[in-house]
Amino acid sequence: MKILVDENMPYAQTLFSRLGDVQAVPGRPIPREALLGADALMVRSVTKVNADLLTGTGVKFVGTATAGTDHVDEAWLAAQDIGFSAAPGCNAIAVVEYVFSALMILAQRDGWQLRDKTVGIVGVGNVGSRLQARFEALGVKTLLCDPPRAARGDAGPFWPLEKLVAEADILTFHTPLYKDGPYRTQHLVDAELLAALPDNRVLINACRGEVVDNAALLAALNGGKVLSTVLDVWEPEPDLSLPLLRAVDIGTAHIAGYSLEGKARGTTQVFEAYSRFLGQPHAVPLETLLPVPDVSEVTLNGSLVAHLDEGTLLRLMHLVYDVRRDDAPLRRVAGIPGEFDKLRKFYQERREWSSLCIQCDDEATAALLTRLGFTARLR
Ligand SMILES: NC(=O)c1ccc[n+]([C@@H]2O[C@H](COP(=O)([O-])OP(=O)(O)OC[C@H]3O[C@@H](n4cnc5c(N)ncnc54)[C@H](O)[C@@H]3O)[C@@H](O)[C@H]2O)c1
Ligand SMILES: O=C(O)[C@H](O)[C@H](O)COP(=O)(O)O
Repeated sequence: MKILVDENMPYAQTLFSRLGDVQAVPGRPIPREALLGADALMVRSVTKVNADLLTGTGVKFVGTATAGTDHVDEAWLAAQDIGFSAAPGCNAIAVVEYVFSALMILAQRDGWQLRDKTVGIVGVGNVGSRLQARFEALGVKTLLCDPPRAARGDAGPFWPLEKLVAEADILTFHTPLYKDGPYRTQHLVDAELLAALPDNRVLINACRGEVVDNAALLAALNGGKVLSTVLDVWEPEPDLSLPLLRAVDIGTAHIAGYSLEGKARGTTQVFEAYSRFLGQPHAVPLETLLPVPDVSEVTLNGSLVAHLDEGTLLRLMHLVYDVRRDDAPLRRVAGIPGEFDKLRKFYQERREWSSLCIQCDDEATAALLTRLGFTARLR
C-alpha cells in the first residue's frame, strides 16, 4: 500500500507507516508521477484535489489535515467512490490564540483595553465559538453572525452582518470559503461593507483570503479609511499584493492555525479516519506525539482578576506565542518567488497556551486562566 503525504505534515511518516509505505511529496503542486500507484493521498490546503489531479490514478482515499475544504472537490470524490476526511477543528485553538495576540498588540499600541470593546465574530464554528468562549471569560462583549447556524435554530443570539458592521469595534472572520449558494462568503467584505464600516475599527481575516475583496480593502485603506487590519490570508496566495501587505497593521503567511498541536491534531485526525476506512481503527493520543515545550512553567504572583490586568495577560500569552514573530519575516521576503511557501514549510515551532503551566496563588485567577486555555495550578 502506497500512501502519499504532504511533506509539511508533522508526524505523518510515523503514523501512516503503521498502515503502508509512506512517500512525502511537495503539495504545491503534487508531482503527477508520485500519484501513479498511490492508494491514498494526504494533503494540506495548498493542493487542489479534483478530477484534474486524480483521474487515472488508483487513489481510493483522500485526507486533508485542515479545517477548510474549499481546495477539495468533495462532490467529485463522492461520485468516484473515493473516501474523504478533513480535520474539523484541528487548529481552531491556534487561530484563536493568533487573534488574541494580534488584538492585544493593537490594544497596547493604540492605548485601549479589550474589555471595553465589542467583538463581532462572523462564522461561529470551531474557531468562532472558542473565540467567543475566551472573550466571555474576559468579560468582553461579543456579537455573533452565523446565518447557517441561525437557520438551524442553534442557540445564539445570531445577528445580521450589518449589525456587526454598525456596532462591533472589532470584526473577525471565521467562515468557510463558499463561492456560491445561499451563504456565499466570497467577498463578504466588499467595497460596500468597507464603506459602511465606521473609522477606528479593527478588521481581522484568518479564514480564507477571498472572503475579503483584497483590491477593495487596499482601495479603502489608500483612500484614507482608518481601519486597523490583520490579515493572515490573502487573495491570492502565495502571490499576495505587496501594497496591501504594506498597508495592513499585521500580515502573516497563512499560519494562524500553525501551532504544533494544531498540525499534530490535523495529522492524527486524518490518520484515524483513514485507519477506520481500512477497517483497522487506530487512536492516537496527542500527548504521545508532542515534545516538551521550551517554556513549560511560570509563577504568577497576585491576582489577575481583582482588576483584570490586560498587560500581565499579554505577557503570559506572548510567553507562548506573539504574532509579530510571523509578521516581520513575511514583510522581509514577500514578493520573492517561493518565499511565502518557505515561511510555512520551515515554520518555527509554536505551541498553544495550554502548554504553559501557570502556578497561581489565587483560586479565581487559576479559574480564569483555565477558562482562557492555559494550564493553571494553585500553589
Ligand atoms: N488561517 C488559518 O490557518 C486557518 C485555520 C483554520 C481554519 N481556517 C479557515 O477558517 C474557516 C473556519 O474554521 P472553523 O474551523 O471554525 O470552521 P467551521 O466549519 O467549524 O465553522 C465555520 C462556521 O462558519 C459559518 N458560516 C458559513 N457560512 C457563513 C456565512 N455566510 N456567514 C457567517 N457564517 C457562516 C458556519 O455555519 C460555521 O458555523 C475554515 O473553513 C478555514 O477555511 C483558517
Ligand atoms: O483550513 C485550515 O485548516 C488552514 O487554513 C490550514 O491550516 C492552512 O495550512 P495549510 O494546510 O495550507 O498548510
